[in-house]
Amino acid sequence: MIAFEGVTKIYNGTPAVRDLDLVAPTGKLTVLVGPSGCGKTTSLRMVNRLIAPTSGTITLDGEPTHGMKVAQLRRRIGYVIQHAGLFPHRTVAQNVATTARLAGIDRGRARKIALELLERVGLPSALADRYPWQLSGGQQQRVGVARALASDPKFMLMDEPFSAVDPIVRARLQDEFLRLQREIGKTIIMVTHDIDEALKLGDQVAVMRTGGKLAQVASPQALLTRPADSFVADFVGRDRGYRHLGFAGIDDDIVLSKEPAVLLGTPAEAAARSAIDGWVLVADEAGRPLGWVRVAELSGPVRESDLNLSSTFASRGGTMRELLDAALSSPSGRGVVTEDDGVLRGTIGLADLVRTLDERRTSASGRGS
Ligand SMILES: Nc1ncnc2c1ncn2[C@@H]1O[C@H](COP(=O)(O)OP(=O)(O)OP(=O)(O)O)[C@@H](O)[C@H]1O
Repeated sequence: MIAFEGVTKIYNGTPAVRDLDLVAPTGKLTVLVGPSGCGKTTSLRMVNRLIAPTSGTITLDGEPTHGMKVAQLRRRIGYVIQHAGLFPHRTVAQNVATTARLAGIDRGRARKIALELLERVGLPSALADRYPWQLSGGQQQRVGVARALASDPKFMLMDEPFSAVDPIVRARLQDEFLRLQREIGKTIIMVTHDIDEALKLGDQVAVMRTGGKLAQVASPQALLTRPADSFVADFVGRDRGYRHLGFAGIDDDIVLSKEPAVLLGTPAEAAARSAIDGWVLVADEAGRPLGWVRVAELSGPVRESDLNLSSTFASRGGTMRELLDAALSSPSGRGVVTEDDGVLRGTIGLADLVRTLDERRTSASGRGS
């Protein structure tokens, strides 16, 4: 656990961080988010003492950092920064091995660790002996993460680690990092100015306001459904009512109807007999849905070109947001749910789904939150 207790940093009489009380729990990812200049980076850098607090205490697992030797402290904390900050004259493998070497590991073993970690963050071993400038921005960021992990630190600080790459690469890096964190369970504080990134990655999200004050610390879902004040509500964004569904799983209280599905090649009359309200679902031989067909438009057996491909399908392990999207995008108005292997499980009509959401909303507000 990393804990800030009454931490303040003042620059030339102006507070950058004011009286910060915050606990980043063990094994969890805490995200610091807020507008530019609100003190996120300053807060982060006070943890590894790149910046000295004006007052207050920061502890690692209960031990105050101000009593530790700086070199020792930094060895215990992995540090990832924007643009990766790699050493330009060292190869990728050497960059990663550096932190292992600093932790006292011999050269051969450090290289082995580096190669293992590169694979773990999704980099082909062929890149190990290249120089950073020979890599794309996304690859450099992965090297930055691998380097921070090479000394197997318990704690990690990450300052805008994914912001220097385009949105598609960023989304992929975020997904990969989430998967990795599920395996390694480090105690992480990450800084970002991007609320969507914060809500996607954070186990808990700390929203800071200009002037270095903490506005709210909560789970992503709680931030979306119960913002503490209008600053947080504005910062979290407009479509929060919809977005919080992205954190709710498709639970067993979602009652699915059996949906008859037909194969490609089914004669029009047989397809019509299976149709509900004029629409029939078409699936492949394995039972995986392909798309909807309006039977009134069939001129013969169901062909691939008859399929309406506009719908998304939600998988059972997915979120309510995916399910709502499946229902909204379905030409039949029935949202398709598959098993995790893609085989059809059933459907739910948009009206029934909205009723369930409404019941959930009523019972949640009934709990007085
Ligand atoms: N070395 C410094 N000397 C004086 N003022 C500083 C110094 N470093 C930061 N500040 C000020 O402290 C405040 C907080 O800065 P900080 O970099 O922590 O913000 P941030 O939330 O990380 O911003 P951004 O999202 O833009 O990176 C800002 O007003 C900044 O101008």
